[in-house]
Amino acid sequence: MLEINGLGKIYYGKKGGKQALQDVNLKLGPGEIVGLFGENGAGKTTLLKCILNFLSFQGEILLDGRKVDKRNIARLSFATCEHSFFPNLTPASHADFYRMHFGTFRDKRFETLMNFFELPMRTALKNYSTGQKNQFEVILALCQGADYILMDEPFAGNDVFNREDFYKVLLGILEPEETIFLSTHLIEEVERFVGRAVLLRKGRVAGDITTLELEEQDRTLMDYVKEIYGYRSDRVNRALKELTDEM
Ligand SMILES: Nc1ncnc2c1ncn2[C@@H]1O[C@H](COP(=O)(O)OP(=O)(O)OP(=O)(O)O)[C@@H](O)[C@H]1O
Repeated sequence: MLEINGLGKIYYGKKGGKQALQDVNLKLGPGEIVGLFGENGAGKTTLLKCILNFLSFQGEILLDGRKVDKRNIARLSFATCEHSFFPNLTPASHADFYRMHFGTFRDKRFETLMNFFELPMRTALKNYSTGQKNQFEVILALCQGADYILMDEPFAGNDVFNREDFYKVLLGILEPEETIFLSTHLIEEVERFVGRAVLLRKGRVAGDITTLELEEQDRTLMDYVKEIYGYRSDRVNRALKELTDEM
């Protein structure tokens, strides 16, 4: 169980502090596939980086009752659109490196996913296309052998078929105890993939619902998101009208 209690994060700069997260309370259990949604700047990346202990924060984050530190950090993995692999190394070298550092490295899964996405094993990552780099980033996070796999907009730059394949493959390969926490703006696309949606707004949890609850209420995830954010579909038309009236 990943438990987040009273999490707050302030970024300090020359112009003062920016409250990026405030009183965030969440529990993610084993085997959950959770989507993390929110507008630009809502605090999604900051939340994931706090969980990974990459950033200092207020409050408490516990993994099965223990703070995240070097003793248990291997139970968490991270796929980020900023990429965390070594660009000069090949996938084969990454596999060697991961095997050496993570006793839980999933060799078979690595080989299967590399083959499925037809990624060359002996080409330096810097020579991969952006989409291939994203695929590899996600593959590494999935193969580290972590129980909690965090993903931050991992498919930015991948084509839609490729993303669809990834969701299907993911659902097919995940073990029951593996948990996914996926930050993305692709709300409609991941609706069938996630079992629960957490919505952030201005650094706070604004919504938390399972897809089963949504089904029971006969609502789509997009309906829920629009409702939570008070989205006004007439906003664009009104703005355009104001602009054209001015002319
Ligand atoms: N290193 C930083 N220094 C100062 N402020 C930051 C820093 N990183 C993020 N912020 C601010 O913290 C807030 C949350 O940012 P964060 O990147 O977590 O949002 P996000 O939900 O991931 O956004 P996006 O969807 O645009 O990626 C924003 O207001 C952002 O400007």
